[in-house]
Amino acid sequence: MKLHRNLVFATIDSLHLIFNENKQADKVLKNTLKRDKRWGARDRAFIAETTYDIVRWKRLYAEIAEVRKPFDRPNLFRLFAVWATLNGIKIPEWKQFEDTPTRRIKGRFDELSKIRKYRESIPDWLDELGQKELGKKWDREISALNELADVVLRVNTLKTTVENLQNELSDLDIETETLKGYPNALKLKERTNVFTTDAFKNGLFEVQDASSQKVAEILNPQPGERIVDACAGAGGKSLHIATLMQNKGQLIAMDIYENKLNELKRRARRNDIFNIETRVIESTKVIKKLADKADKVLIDAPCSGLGVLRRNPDSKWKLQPEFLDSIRATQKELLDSYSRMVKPGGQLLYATCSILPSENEVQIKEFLGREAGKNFTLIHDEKIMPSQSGFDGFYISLLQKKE
Ligand SMILES: C[S@@+](CC[C@H](N)C(=O)[O-])C[C@H]1O[C@@H](n2cnc3c(N)ncnc32)[C@H](O)[C@@H]1O
Repeated sequence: MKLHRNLVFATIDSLHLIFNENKQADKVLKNTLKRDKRWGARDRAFIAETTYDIVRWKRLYAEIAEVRKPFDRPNLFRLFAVWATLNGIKIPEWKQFEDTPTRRIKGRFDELSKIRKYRESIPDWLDELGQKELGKKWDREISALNELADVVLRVNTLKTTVENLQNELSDLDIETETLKGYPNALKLKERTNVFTTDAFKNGLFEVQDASSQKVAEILNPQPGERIVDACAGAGGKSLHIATLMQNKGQLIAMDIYENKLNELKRRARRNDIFNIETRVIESTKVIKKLADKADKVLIDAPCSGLGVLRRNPDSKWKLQPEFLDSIRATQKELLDSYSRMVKPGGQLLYATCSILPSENEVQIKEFLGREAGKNFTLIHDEKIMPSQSGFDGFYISLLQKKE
């Protein structure tokens, strides 16, 4: 592979914004990729994939290159040189790459790969936490979380079928495969930008990981029910739930952020979904009004996001241990407060995209032992581990409220 100067420079600029200006990787790349209209799909893929790779392996590469903060431009080029060397790419004779110690890079890689926190490129505190919570399992989970995520679509069955969408995409040379156990999912055989297709613009599918698709499947929404999605965000799961309700009944989608719910409404229109009503949680009144009124309540709780590190590798560097403490407290509060909306005989589904027991089964066990949880029993729970499923890490637990 020959390295092109403007693509490498665009990658370095993106890394500067992510590492030094604390900007989110996906937003930075969205802007960078707009920079030059002449870039084709391969150029864009190079910038996006290389940037994500260097974000993912930041600690390992920095250790190999013996680079410390601040990540100024010479240092970013050193990280880039490590990436290129380890990927077997010839280093060009540019002044930025003068004296790249290719052999030393390979030697340091072999040496550092023996130590998990370097090999998996994670901060010390995260390595210690994973070990403490998951024991021996941590090794394979953190390794799976460093792999590149597949792109999975959820077919909008209100507008098409799995087979029809598969054919429509195939006509555009986008090949997909069905996934056993995920009735509405199609996995891309090769990574490509599907957002520019008419099929996407016409609402025939959403991009949604297979594990995330399990949440609505387990909730098993029925037409005519009243369901509350209490942490709906931009509506990944709301759209799926409303689709399974076949637009019949009422889905109340809530969040504390209005802008996320506005995005949800936009997506619902694209999907031809009409039974979602959004409510911003401005005070506890919004919840109290619905006490004992919902057939089903979904708490897709804010969490560490450790199960989706493959998609958001920069959260390795942005997550802080103090945030984890506060998010666990929020999860506890949400369980106690939002469970009140479930009517007698109704169901509560608690989900996270974390693999840490302290955010998952421990939260549920403690909830069931508290006053707020005394009328609930656990009827099903799934810990979806990335190493086994090949998809995002998730926890899903379904609780039944007494009649
Ligand atoms: C895991 S995300 C939800 C993702 C969304 N359900 C989806 O499938 O696209 C958690 C959401 O909880 C919201 N949130 C945070 N604190 C909340 C609270 N106290 N009450 C309700 N929602 C909250 C966040 O804004 C975020 O959108």
